[in-house]
Amino acid sequence: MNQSKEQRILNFVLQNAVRGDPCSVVDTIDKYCSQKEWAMNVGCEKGLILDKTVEEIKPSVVLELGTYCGYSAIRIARLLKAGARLLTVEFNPEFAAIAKQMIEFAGVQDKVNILEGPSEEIIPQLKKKYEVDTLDFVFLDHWKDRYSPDTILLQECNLLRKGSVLLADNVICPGAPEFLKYIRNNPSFQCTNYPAHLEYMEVQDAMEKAVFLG
Ligand SMILES: O=C(NC/C=C/[C@H]1O[C@@H](n2cnc3cncnc32)[C@H](O)[C@@H]1O)c1cc([N+](=O)[O-])cc(O)c1O
Ligand SMILES: [Mg+2]
Repeated sequence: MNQSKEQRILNFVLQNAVRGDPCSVVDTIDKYCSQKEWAMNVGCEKGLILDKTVEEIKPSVVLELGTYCGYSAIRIARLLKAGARLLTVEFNPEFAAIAKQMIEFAGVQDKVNILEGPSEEIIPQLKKKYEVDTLDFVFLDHWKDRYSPDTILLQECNLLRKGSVLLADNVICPGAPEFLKYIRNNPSFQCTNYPAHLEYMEVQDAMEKAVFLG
């Protein structure tokens, strides 16, 4: 059975990155995906916007929706302060297994908890099962038509507090029009758009930051 693209990305990291060095894992994934096989990692340009957002917030509790191979989980976790934690949700077991190995190789496993399952089932479990009070930062990078229903679900589950920050990838390409319409017309959110390029491509994309006003 021939390997998946995600398995090839992991193998390339295991053979070329430095174990325990998250930056080298991130750079090695970017090298593979820009030179050999495109993959839907947030990438280095939008990754810098993600980094700056995390450094600005200094979050204690982060939720990521859509782990995929773990690229953005590693980017986020490497910047977290001692004791801070990232919960990342992934429903594809193959991708979750790849991400687990990627995160462990990068040496950030103590800060990351991969929650396997669909976001609409996991989000309502965060308080009781995962001992979350409220979320300081949420990175949305899963199926684009899930962005607005899951943002509504986060509010219904009282997981956002005044100042909680959402950052959504791909609001231009592939696009999340329903999410943009919802979040930009909602007086409870203060939105900022960050134009960028689609990962590894010369195509326009953007990220949207939305601060919950309570
Ligand atoms: O489609 C994109 N992302 C969807 C990401 C999907 C990832 O999140 C998981 N997932 C989805 N709903 C889920 C619900 N619950 C849990 N995991 C979930 C999927 O198993 C996958 O690992 C995308 C596409 C392009 N592109 O150029 O085509 C570029 C990007 O940057 C992208 O992020
Ligand atoms: Mg994305």
